[in-house]
Amino acid sequence: MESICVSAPGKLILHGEHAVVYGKVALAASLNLRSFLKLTFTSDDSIEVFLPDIDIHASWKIKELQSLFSSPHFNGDVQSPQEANSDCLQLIRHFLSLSEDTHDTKPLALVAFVYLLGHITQKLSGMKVELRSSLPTGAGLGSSAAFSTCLAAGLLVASGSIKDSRLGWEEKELDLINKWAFQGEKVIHGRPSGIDNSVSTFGGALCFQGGKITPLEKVPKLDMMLVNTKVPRSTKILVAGLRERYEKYPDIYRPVIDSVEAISVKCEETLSHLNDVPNDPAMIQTLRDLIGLNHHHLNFLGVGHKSLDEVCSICTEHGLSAKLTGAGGGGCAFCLITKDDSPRAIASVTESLQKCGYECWRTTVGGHGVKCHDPNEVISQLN
Ligand SMILES: Nc1ncnc2c1ncn2[C@@H]1O[C@H](COP(=O)(O)OP(=O)(O)O)[C@@H](O)[C@H]1O
Ligand SMILES: C[C@@](O)(CCOP(=O)(O)O)CC(=O)O
Ligand SMILES: [Mg+2]
Repeated sequence: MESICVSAPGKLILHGEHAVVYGKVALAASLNLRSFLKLTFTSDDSIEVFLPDIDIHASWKIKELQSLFSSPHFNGDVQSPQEANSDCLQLIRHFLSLSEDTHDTKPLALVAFVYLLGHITQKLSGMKVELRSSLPTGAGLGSSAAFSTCLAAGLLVASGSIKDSRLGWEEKELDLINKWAFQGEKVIHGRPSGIDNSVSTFGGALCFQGGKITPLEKVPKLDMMLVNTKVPRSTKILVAGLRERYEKYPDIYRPVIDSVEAISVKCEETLSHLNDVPNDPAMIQTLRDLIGLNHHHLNFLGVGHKSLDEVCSICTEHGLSAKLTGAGGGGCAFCLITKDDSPRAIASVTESLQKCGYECWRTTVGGHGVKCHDPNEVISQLN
């Protein structure tokens, strides 16, 4: 059977999470943790989706899907993605027998799948779609965007809208993947900024504001420790909660959101300087200060968690700086590691964090965006 394989990375937001939803500047880079999708055409009269990371296995008859997709909500041009509209999402929820008011965002992965399938695929045929990830799900590292980016790319290739290109896609094709991935993120998040799907699609390090993506050319190699508190949370709920507080007290929240943006801008300048003058101690101190300040701001915005504060205090006690990353409320923090940090301090921090039950791993940022693979190569990643 013919297969299509794609992968897409997660991301690390350095600064600007949440503020970016309000049109402010944010800085992010891709991670070396990826999601892998394998789509196999079958001769069956059904479409099967297997999402083992979230314990979902679903299958529908092609006839049932054809009847759903005959609704005018699915009309439109694959080359110009339409907004994920609420009536269409309602129809899909009904088709999947999902209740309206659920705090469990896992099933939204299926809503996103059906949404993208109905809009991207012109002619349905039997297929099995399987997605696995090395990213923790719902932990602030952009697993939802990696999922949406893989789906968008896989379905666009399957429908013949873009080519199966193991040598890399052209800018125009990446743009189309990114636009559909953004719609997938909308289904999962409600009101995403678009930063996560942009990093997952284009890779590298970028500055993002109001949909505009500017690759960061001058970034020194950043060594990070990621810390997963393993406290579950949902981006959709955290983003919606802040929106409610912001709308109630705009004059109180706006200055803090503006200050988060000032931190992103200062960080970009500092990174550029460090690229020219590596390890400049004053600039390294600025990076540390910005991390501490932003973590406090995110707490003010109500997206912190005591586990994340504990991570930051442990790092600070050892002279390191950490902040939450992504939507917060649990999930991950990152700790900046510099040349001046002694291996002993790093080992001691790691041990203290692990004693609290947190998972730690070292990483660098800025790898490849969405990619098409040889199916045999990916089969080994999936098993
Ligand atoms: N590996 C995966 N398989 C299926 N769905 C996934 C996967 N990773 C993420 N998702 C979808 O994304 C949701 C988590 O998204 P979100 O709350 O934004 O967290 P994150 O910070 O990881 O992006 C999950 O509930 C699920 O709907
Ligand atoms: C909080 C936010 O800035 C980032 C969310 O990232 P994640 O889903 O927690 O990985 C939301 C967004 O930008 O859409
Ligand atoms: Mg997400």
